[in-house]
Amino acid sequence: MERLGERLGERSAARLAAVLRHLSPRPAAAPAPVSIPTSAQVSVVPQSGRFCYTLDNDLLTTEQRQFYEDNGYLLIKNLVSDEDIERFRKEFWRICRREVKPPGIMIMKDESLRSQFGQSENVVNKVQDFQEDEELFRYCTLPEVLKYVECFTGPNIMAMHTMLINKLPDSDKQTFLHPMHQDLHYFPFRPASRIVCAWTAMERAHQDNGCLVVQPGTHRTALKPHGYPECEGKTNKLFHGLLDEDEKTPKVHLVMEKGDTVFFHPLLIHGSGINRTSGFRKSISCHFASSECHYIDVKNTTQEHLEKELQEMVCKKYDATSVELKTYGTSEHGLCKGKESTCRRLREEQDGERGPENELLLGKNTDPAWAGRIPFVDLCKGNLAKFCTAKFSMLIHNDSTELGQLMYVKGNLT
Ligand SMILES: CC(C)CC(=O)SCCNC(=O)CCNC(=O)[C@H](O)C(C)(C)COP(=O)(O)OP(=O)(O)OC[C@H]1O[C@@H](n2cnc3c(N)ncnc32)[C@H](O)[C@@H]1OP(=O)(O)O
Ligand SMILES: O=C(O)CCC(=O)C(=O)O
Repeated sequence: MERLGERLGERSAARLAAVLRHLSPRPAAAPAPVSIPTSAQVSVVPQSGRFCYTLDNDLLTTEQRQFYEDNGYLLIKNLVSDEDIERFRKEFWRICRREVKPPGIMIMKDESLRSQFGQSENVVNKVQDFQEDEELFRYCTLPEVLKYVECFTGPNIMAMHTMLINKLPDSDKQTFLHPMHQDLHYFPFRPASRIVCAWTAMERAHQDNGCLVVQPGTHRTALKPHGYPECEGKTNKLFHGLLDEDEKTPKVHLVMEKGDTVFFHPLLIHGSGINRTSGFRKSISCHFASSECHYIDVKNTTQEHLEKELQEMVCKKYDATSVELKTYGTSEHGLCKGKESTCRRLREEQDGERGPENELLLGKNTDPAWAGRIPFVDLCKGNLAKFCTAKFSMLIHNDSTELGQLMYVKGNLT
């Protein structure tokens, strides 16, 4: 196991070095930069040609491509059907009522209402990581969504992070505020331009109920330092915002009707305000990435403190001194589901057996049930992936394995 880990580790390090060499416009011998290292810098590389952020495709018009290039987002009206949205809504209710408990799902209550007993649409503000919920995950496989995603990621598409946000009527505590941020802060993989979020309004979203607010063009900037914003109310855990807001770039409120879908770049600065109405404001979204993306080490970058915060939380929660797979393996917490199977898989491999995912990785799994799937190993140490993003990756299209392989080899599989 150790040898395999080493071999894969070397391969991944070599590949990462090659990718970084390829991405970096600076010759290797040049002096190191003195600014705060930001992992996104490697991906914010000037590219030649007219379009850097969209790929050649026969779906987007030249105007639509140019709009995304200039602004970092593209709104498509009426993309997801009412019928699908109502099915997602019903599934959200079922999850709130605990009629279904999909493995790995994270149910988040608003901070100001956390002490309230029970779980309902009135207190749950987010359901995250719904990859094991067949009904909600249908969103990530809707052909009408994927055909747009492909224009940004290319044909090999992974669903990296899923959310159903239920913005509650504000309780005067302002905790439903989503501070201005760049999603790349949460993602330990690159390049940024092969990542895109699809965000669909589940009811009309407007300024009064806390629609998305974007700062057009900011996707052309680097990843900025994030942290907890200073505000009067309590903030939701892990809801980081820009430490220095960009005051110069105008903010645009994205008013959207039910079913409208916005695709946006992970460096686009965006957020959402509080919901001043008495109704809920729901949205369903997925961050997709090209399976050719690669993982990065966030050490010494602006993302490192998020990783530390996550690690500290886990260590505290599970009374552990270090974050290891086996720590989570025994937990009942949904968050840890992936880790348990990883543990098992690694143990199997140690014992000389191979789990189906390892077989798949080695190209030896011929079971048709696994056809088109990518091996997924949840990482144990040293990156954000385990909580935010890499808990799940599924190949939706074709069969490239770049991200999967790197996911497999990255991290300390001790
Ligand atoms: C691209 C994308 C990521 C963009 C965005 O969505 S930006 C926002 C990203 N952040 C998130 O999505 C956070 C998602 N939420 C979560 O992961 C979870 O709800 C957690 C915050 C980790 C809490 O998990 P949970 O299982 O409830 O854990 P515990 O009940 O043991 O609590 C652990 C410590 O966290 C605290 N906590 C839990 N929920 C909240 C909250 N809503 N606001 C503020 N603090 C909270 C809780 O009090 C506890 O604190 P301590 O007792 O350790 O001091
Ligand atoms: O839906 C919202 O209110 C905010 C969503 C958001 O900021 C995100 O998906 O990164």
